[in-house]
Amino acid sequence: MSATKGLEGIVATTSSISSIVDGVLTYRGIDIDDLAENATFEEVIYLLWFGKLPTQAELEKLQSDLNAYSKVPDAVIDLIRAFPKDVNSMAALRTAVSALALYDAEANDSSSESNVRKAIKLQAQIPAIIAAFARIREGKEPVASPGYSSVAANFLFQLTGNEPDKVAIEALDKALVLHADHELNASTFAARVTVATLTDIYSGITSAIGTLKGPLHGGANEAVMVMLEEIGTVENVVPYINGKLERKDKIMGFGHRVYKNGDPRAKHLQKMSYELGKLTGNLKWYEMSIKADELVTGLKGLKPNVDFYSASVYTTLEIPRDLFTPIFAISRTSGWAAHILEQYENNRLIRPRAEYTGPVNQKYIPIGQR
Ligand SMILES: CC(=O)SCCNC(=O)CCNC(=O)[C@H](O)C(C)(C)COP(=O)(O)OP(=O)(O)OC[C@H]1O[C@@H](n2cnc3c(N)ncnc32)[C@H](O)[C@@H]1OP(=O)(O)O
Ligand SMILES: O=C([O-])CC(=O)C(=O)O
Repeated sequence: MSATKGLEGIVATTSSISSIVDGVLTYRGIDIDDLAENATFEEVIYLLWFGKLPTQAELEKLQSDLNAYSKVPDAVIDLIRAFPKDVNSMAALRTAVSALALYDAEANDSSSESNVRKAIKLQAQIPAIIAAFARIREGKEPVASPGYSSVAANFLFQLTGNEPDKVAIEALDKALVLHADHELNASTFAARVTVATLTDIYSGITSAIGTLKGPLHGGANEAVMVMLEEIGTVENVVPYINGKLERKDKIMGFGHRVYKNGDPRAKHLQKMSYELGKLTGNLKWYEMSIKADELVTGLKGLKPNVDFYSASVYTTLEIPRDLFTPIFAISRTSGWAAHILEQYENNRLIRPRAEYTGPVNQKYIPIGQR
């Protein structure tokens, strides 16, 4: 019995939700390039959960259900009010989402209708929680969902309290499409392992949020922005990156366990970063990113992943840096929920083995003799 570090290359389950084959990412067989250009996030949610693109009526029903379930229980808002103001935003989200289960009478109902309904509740309430958290820590009151037909538009309204502009809605919507699902990434695997014990969906999503938080996974988008802020100017990109590579530090937003020739989502975010920068008259973050990309790709052969250009996109949209990973969670909730529903449908406890490397043939030593 020998272990594979990080389970690299191990096929741990079957799934019909998303696939990565020869560097091509598909959701239910549809190329991500096609979806990025043409689909809305709500269509993608439907596609991931129900296995097909929705008809107009099915889409409208999902949009209306999302709006109907978007109110976060007052007790959870009060809990958020009690958080320290400088708390980590992903820790806040993880705690608030865990608390949602306490106020949902059907939290432990294991029927598939109830699980789909809870997926809708989570998809609707996670953005509302993030917006409420961001406002409360600034001394502002949470804003109720305006009930638009778009998760992106509702979130931007709830975050700022203002009517979001069309460009911002479209950009965020596309980012949500691009981040929605990604085969057996670490947080999705965590969600599947969790619910494979037949625990509830809130436990699965809470596990996933805690897993996404890490800087080797979803937390990298915030870490990319920290790096860009440290770099500060286009001129400083070369010395900064060279210094990091000499010290063998990781460059956040580069590299991937599965993609070795580039992440197909990155080019869409790169394009958005340029277009938004041009539109707002601030291309600084884009130009620094492009320079870093050329350098890291040239020197190390490492390509940017989904987290790299999303940092400059969100910054140009004036979204606070520590909300980047929570926004990733808004999107990935759709994928997590799809995998959780799939796991419940064809469940077996997930329990691999470990290759033991510790001492053998030891004896218990009474405490007084140690
Ligand atoms: C949504 C997402 O989760 S996308 C990933 C987000 N994470 C990041 O951007 C963090 C930076 N990237 C990384 O840490 C890695 O590339 C990961 C975690 C994404 C993939 O990791 P793994 O598949 O385990 O690759 P691993 O860490 O073993 O790297 C292989 C080699 O490439 C190097 N490498 C990989 N990524 C980077 C990087 N970003 N910067 C510098 N070197 C890197 C490693 O140091 C290692 O070199 P070595 O063989 O000389 O020791
Ligand atoms: O698949 C992975 O390992 C990480 C990733 O890109 C994602 O979760 O989107």
